[in-house]
Amino acid sequence: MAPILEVKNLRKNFKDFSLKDISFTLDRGYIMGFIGPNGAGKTTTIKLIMNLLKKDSGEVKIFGYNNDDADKEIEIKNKIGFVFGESIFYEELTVEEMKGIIAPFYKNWDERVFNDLIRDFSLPKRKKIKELSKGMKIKFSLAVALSHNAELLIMDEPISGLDPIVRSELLDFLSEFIQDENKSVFISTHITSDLDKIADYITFINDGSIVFSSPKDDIFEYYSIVKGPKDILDEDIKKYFVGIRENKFGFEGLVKERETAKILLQDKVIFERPCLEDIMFYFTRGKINV
Ligand SMILES: Nc1ncnc2c1ncn2[C@@H]1O[C@H](COP(=O)(O)OP(=O)(O)OP(=O)(O)O)[C@@H](O)[C@H]1O
Repeated sequence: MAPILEVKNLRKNFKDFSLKDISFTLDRGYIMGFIGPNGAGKTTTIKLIMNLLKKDSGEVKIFGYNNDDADKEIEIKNKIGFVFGESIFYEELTVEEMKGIIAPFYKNWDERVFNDLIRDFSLPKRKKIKELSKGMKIKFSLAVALSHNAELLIMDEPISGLDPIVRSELLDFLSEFIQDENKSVFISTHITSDLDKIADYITFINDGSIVFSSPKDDIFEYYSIVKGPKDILDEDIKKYFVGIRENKFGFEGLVKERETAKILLQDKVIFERPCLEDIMFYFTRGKINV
């Protein structure tokens, strides 16, 4: 079966920024976290996937179809639940009125699921969109995205405006969602600790290029935090590091090829499991000392 989402050599040039021929693949039944620092190109990528922005070159396939295939557009949109950080609704309409406009566009709209979600999220149906808080707007987007039996959820920064309880409920929901092995989630977020818990794959983008797109467990096997005394850091040793931070007592760094580094340094340093935040930090900020 074709991957649910396939991005190949995708390029977009802005005046001061380029998305540089990025590629990654998401199969059915998995959650892929999309991480990267501010301005790395996450929203641009998601807009290109959703065909909200015109690519310069490359290919995006969703459910095996080109995302700009006009004949397949309705079918593709029907099977995607899209949650965008910014509100994409008419601000002057109420929740109920907005739903009335959106629902007919979806072949599989499920009013019962929508009403259950609105109730669970405590959303006031008669309030105008512009009167909703940021978190409430995200919850409304989520309710819409989850009410038409979507197979692929594409979410741009859905988590950061949510309170901890709703955030945790959303994470549980996403884990449950992919129990149906036909479904997948592509989610960008700055809260990498949430992805530590739920993601199967991580795609890391930095300055418009993909650093890696791999199973999460492989990433934690491959990279390791190393702590030790500064005097062991010669040029040969430094080659194994993605980044190093020195302090009064010694150094801390991120190594790739953990097993090789272990053979090289085993008695002299401590190895610790990194989290995604560590990996992002050393790739984007910690390179200074290498
Ligand atoms: N329409 C546009 N015209 C020109 N430049 C743009 C446009 N949209 C985005 N950019 C630039 O592209 C770069 C990537 O932006 P993008 O929003 O994709 O990053 P991001 O990874 O989503 O960042 P954040 O985490 O801050 O949301 C930025 O430098 C941004 O200024």
